[in-house]
Amino acid sequence: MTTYDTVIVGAGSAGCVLAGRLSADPARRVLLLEAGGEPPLGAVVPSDWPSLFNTGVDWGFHTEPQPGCRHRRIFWPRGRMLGGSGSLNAMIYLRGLPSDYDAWEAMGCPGWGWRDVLPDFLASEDNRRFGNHPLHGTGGPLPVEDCPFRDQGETLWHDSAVAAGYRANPDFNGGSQEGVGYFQLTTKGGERFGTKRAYLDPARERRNLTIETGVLVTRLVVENGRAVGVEYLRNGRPERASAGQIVLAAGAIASPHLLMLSGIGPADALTRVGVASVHDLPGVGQDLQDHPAITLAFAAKRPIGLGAMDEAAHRRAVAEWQAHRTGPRTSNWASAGGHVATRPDIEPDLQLYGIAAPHRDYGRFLYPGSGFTLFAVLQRPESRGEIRLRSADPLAAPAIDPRYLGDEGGRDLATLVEGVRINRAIAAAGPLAEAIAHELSPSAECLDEAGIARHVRGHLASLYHPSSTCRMGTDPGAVVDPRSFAVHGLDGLFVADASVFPRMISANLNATVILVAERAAAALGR
Ligand SMILES: Cc1cc2nc3c(=O)[nH]c(=O)nc-3n(C[C@H](O)[C@H](O)[C@H](O)COP(=O)(O)OP(=O)(O)OC[C@H]3O[C@@H](n4cnc5c(N)ncnc54)[C@H](O)[C@@H]3O)c2cc1C
Repeated sequence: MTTYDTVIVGAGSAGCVLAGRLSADPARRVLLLEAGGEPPLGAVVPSDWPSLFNTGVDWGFHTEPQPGCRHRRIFWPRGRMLGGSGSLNAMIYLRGLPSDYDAWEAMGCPGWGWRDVLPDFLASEDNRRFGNHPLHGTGGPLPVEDCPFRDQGETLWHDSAVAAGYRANPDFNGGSQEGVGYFQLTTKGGERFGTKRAYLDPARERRNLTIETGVLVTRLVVENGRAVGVEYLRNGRPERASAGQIVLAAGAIASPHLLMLSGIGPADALTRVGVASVHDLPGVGQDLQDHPAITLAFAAKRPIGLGAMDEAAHRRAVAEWQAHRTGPRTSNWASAGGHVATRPDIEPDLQLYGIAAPHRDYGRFLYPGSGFTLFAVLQRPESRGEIRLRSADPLAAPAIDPRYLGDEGGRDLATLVEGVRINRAIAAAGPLAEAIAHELSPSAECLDEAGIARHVRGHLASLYHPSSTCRMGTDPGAVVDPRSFAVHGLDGLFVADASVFPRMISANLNATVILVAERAAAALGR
C-alpha cells in the first residue's frame, strides 16, 4: 500500500482543479482516483455532448419514482471519465447571482459572500471577449468565450424574446443577469475546454501526481476519528491507499454515497441497511436540490438552421470541424437563452433556452424536421430531496430522490407553469411567430392552468444540476466546515464539489464548482 499526502476521490470538474493546484507543490504526493478513463472524441467536439448519454462515460442514473411527476423516474446523466460531468456538460459558463452567495454567507458560511467570492471567480477566468473588466478576469486557467457558431434558429429565438418584451443582455456575468442573449462557453480552439484540459492536463507530467483511472472507490477507512485511507476496486480486486488528507470530489451523488457507505451519515438510516455507524452526521445526503426544466417543442413551416441540415450538410460539418475546428460542430446547441422574473418584485427565477431543434429530454426524443424547443428552468427550487443508501453494497447506486415539485406551497410548480406561458408568448412574438407552424404534441393539448400543470408534472426533466448533499455550514444539519472543507467531527476528511453548496444557485453550476475547488485547494495547501 502506498502512502500519499493527499488522495482525491473523483477527477471531475472539482477533482481536476484540486489535482492541478495541489500537485503544483512538488513536495506534496497526490493520488487522483477516477472510476472512468480518458474522455472519448465526443467529449471534445462541443456539439456532441448529448450523444454521450447512456454510454460507458455516463453513470446514467435515474431518480426514484417522483410522486410530483406522475411517478416517473427521471434521467440523471453524470460524467464517468477524466473531467467528470464537466466532460459531458453543455459548457455554459455562468456565475450565480450576487444574492446567492450573500445568502450562503448569511446561512453560516463566512467569507462566501459576493464581495469575497468575486475575486476568486475572476482569478480562474480567461475571458476572450470582455478582457480586463471589473466583472471578468483574464489570464486564469479557464478559457471563456462566445459560442463560436450561431444557428439561424437561435437568432430567431433571441429576436422573438426581445419582441416579447425581454431586454437584450450582452453579458449574463456582467452587471445584471436579467434579459436574453447568448451564453458564454468554456471552449477554446473549437474544442471543449473543461477543468481536465485547463487544470489537469498541464499537471500530468508531474512526478508527484499519480492518476489512477478505472478504479472504483468503495469506502473510506476511518480509525479513531481520523480518515486514514480509501479502499477501491481495480478490475474487481480490492486495493487500498492511505494519506494524511482524503478529499472527496466525487460529485453531489457519489460524495454523500461514499460517506454513507463508510458509516458517516444519519446513523439510523445507515443501520437500517446494514452499515455500522462510524460517525453520526444527519445532514449527509440531505438538502438535495436540482434545477428542473419544462420544455415546449414547435414545428417550423420551412427548414431552418440545424433542422435544415441533411445528411450531406452534417458530413460537411464534421469535415469542417476535423480540418479547422470551426462550423456547426463547435456549437453546444444551447447558447441562446436568458433569465426572466415571473413576478415583479424578485430577481430572475427562470432560465430560458431557445434551441433550434424540436426535441424532448435533451435530444433523447427527437421530432423529425425543423423547429424549436423552448426551455424554462426553475432557478431557485423550494423542494428539497435526499440521497440515501439503498444497500451496503458499494456497487449498488444510491437512491436519488429530489422530490421534485414537493414544496408545500406549490411555488415550484406555479413558477414552471408560468414558464410555459412565457415560452408560448415568445413563440408568438417576432420572427418565431412567422416561422412556427404549430406547437407539437403533447404540450399543444395543454391550454388551461390545470392542463399546463399536468404537462409540467408529466414532462419535467432535469437540467442535471444536483447540489447541496454535504452542505457547508455550522448548524446541526451542515456536513462540511465552510473555511477548512473538513467534514464536521472527523480529522483528515474533506469534501469539495457541488455537494458542499449551502444552497442551490441561480445559474448553471460548473463555474461555482470550480470556485469551490479553487478555494478548497488553497485551504488544503496551507
Ligand atoms: C449533461 C450535463 C450538462 C450540464 N451542463 C452544464 C453547463 O452547461 N454549465 C454548467 O455550469 N454546468 C453544467 N452541468 C453541471 C456541471 O457540469 C456539474 O455541476 C459539475 O460538473 C459537477 O462537478 P463535480 O466535480 O461536483 O462532479 P463531477 O464532475 O460529476 O465529478 C465527479 C467525478 O467523480 C467520479 N466518481 C464518482 N464516484 C466515484 C467512485 N466511487 N470512485 C471513483 N471515482 C468516482 C466520477 O466518475 C466523476 O468523474 C451539466 C451537467 C450535466 C450532467
